[in-house]
Amino acid sequence: MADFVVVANRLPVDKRIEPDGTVTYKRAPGGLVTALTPTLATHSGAWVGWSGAPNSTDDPRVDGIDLTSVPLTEAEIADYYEGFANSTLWPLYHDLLVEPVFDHDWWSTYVEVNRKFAQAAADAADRGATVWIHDYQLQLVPQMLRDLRPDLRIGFFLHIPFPPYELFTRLPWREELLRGLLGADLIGFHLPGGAENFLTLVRRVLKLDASRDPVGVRDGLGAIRDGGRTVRVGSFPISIDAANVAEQAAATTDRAAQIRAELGNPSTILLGVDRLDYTKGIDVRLDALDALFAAGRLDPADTVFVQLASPSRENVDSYIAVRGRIERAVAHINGTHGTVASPPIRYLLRPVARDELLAYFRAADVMLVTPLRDGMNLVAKEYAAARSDLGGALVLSEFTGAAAEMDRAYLVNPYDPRDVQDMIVAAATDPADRRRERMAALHRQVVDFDVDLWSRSFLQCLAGAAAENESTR
Ligand SMILES: Nc1nc2c(ncn2[C@@H]2O[C@H](COP(=O)(O)OP(=O)(O)O)[C@@H](O)[C@H]2O)c(=O)[nH]1
Ligand SMILES: O=P(O)(O)OC[C@H]1O[C@H](O[C@H]2O[C@H](CO)[C@@H](O)[C@H](O)[C@H]2O)[C@H](O)[C@@H](O)[C@@H]1O
Repeated sequence: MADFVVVANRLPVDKRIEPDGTVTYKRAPGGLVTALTPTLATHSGAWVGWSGAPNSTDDPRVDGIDLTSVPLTEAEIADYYEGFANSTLWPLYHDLLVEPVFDHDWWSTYVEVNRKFAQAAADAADRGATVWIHDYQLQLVPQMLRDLRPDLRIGFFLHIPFPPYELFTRLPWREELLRGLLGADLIGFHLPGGAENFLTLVRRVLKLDASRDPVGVRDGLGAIRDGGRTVRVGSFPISIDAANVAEQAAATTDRAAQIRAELGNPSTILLGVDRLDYTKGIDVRLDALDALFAAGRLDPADTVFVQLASPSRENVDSYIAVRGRIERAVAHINGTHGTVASPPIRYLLRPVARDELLAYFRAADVMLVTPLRDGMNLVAKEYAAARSDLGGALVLSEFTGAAAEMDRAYLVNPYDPRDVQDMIVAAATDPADRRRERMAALHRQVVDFDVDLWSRSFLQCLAGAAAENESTR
């Protein structure tokens, strides 16, 4: 039994089957696992999640963490993960960038799968344990778990944007989702705006008494009175292990120089690193580059844009469609502005190793992060952390959570093509001292506000909120 339990859609491990049939598990790189490993290691920690494959029941112990698999059938993966989570909630919470699908069968499966996660968490948690539930896939788990185990301290964190009343209320199951979340003692969002949207919804849809004061960052929590309990609501912008990224990136100098050489030592290397998702605005930056090459503002013979794209949610129609759009744009730009020997766009459709990614960060003169909407965007923070040499420049969409903290980036409105083009040119051509001064501020920001602060501040507020509820039980 564990006294600290993380519940997330995915388990933080990669499973490998060696040629001789031996099975090994390695901790998967990722923000959440990095953030929580110290807490999991100092407690008797457990992690409840899905392996990413159908019907997996492996429960390995990796780096001192007990992993509990929630097995999902192929039908559940289709209806819960690809369906309700990623074809209903994901587009609804990301500004309706594609039309969300409202399907009652998907909803039933979402309820059943959330119940499985809640039961697995209830089985893993010791008496009075702290349970931290993550993200939009599991919004019903807090209340389901409270019904099963009223003794637990329950926190919930949403990693994606939380929409305003006008969008959220399209959901036929709006009351059920709000009620599900209210099972937590503390509900965390990246930005104060998400927390305030939630308070408004609870007030207007559920007619509960919810505070109206602005929510602060890691401070000034909102409050909802629900029966005898108070549910606290706050803003906790996630971050990265910046010191570690800086140290590992500094060790890639040789490989970074080699990458520049492999690309033909152009004057300007631009870089994009994303899951292949329509929210990430990969087409926004491709359209801007096409226009800049056409207008002669960037020289396609002396500029290379590298787009590293990781395949994501590949069975979902809107992901199949965005891949087609991006690949057509890459072919169009190379066909129109490149030569056979030196195409200006280099596009890779698979993840690269962590060290290689850090070397690309160090090689890139300009990092392009242009989402149409993004909860946070850790890539922007990793790039700033990797540039302890104060080289490079970050073009960052105002529609990311990261933009709220990284205001010394070259901020762009991704809906304004001219703004994106102008900012790319500015980031590539501003005097070196101005670029350096901006990067110094960004680097300091990510080092000062790291992922440890994120998890510590959330868990401290959770302990306070839960203690308050325990004292009135
Ligand atoms: N090793 C590796 N990590 C990647 C690659 N592409 C993206 N990532 C990581 O995946 C994470 C993406 O997080 P974020 O930008 O917040 O966007 P998200 O995909 O919506 O969670 C970051 O930690 C990236 O470094 C890749 O090709 N290789
Ligand atoms: O598990 P997948 O379906 O493969 O998707 C990967 C993760 O994508 C989302 O990431 C979000 O969380 C990041 C960290 O807080 C944040 O920086 C980013 O803006 C979000 O998009 C998703 O929320 C996770 O649950 C997924 O595991």
